[in-house]
Amino acid sequence: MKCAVVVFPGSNCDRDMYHAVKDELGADADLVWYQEANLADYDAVLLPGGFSYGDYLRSGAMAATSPIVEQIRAAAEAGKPVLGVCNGFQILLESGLLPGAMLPNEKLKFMCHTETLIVENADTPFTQQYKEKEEIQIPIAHGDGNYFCDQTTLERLRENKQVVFTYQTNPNGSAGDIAGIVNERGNVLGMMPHPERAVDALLGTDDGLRLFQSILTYWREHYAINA
Ligand SMILES: NC(=O)CC[C@H](N)C(=O)O
Repeated sequence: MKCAVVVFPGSNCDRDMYHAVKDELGADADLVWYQEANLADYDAVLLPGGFSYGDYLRSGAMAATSPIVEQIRAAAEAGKPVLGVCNGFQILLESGLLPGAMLPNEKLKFMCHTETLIVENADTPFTQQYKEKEEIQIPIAHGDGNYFCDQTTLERLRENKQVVFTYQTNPNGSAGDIAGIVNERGNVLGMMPHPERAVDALLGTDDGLRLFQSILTYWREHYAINA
């Protein structure tokens, strides 16, 4: 499995994402500059966290107008796993690949600490290595992590099992305690917490590693010929 870690001006979690998949997971990975990437060459697309375009206008809003988004959309339509973490999630929302929007945290403060998440759906390409309702420890680090959607969308997300992670204790005011959602097809995941910062016990938790292992297992089961 070959992963593209897409780097935008202002990304700052790209190397952590690369380290997680390359060194901890043992998959092939490239850091690809958003203006030069050819995502057709990759099996999975990873959008890392950070402050693309300095969070001007709204977090993720400017990156969402970049031509690379059409390639990300094509990867999603081809059924490839697409993961957006934090600013990557914000870009997926701003580009309409996932429903809803991100507001500033309820307390208007940047928050950076580890949260307990509940795995609400363990039957996605990103979560099959977890158990349903399992509690996992994953760090957050964001100023705009207050997920918003209207009531109809929230009900639809719940009915379709598109809510993948919730916070045990809601840190930012997110609707429905949502920490991460998938698209209807299930192959595009956006989440505010950072699994790439939780891939080794030395970091305080390795609960994020199974998310990447899940992607690899999914890819092997669906796409690999000899794996
Ligand atoms: N770690 C991140 O990706 C930060 C995301 C974002 N720009 C925010 O602070 O809301």
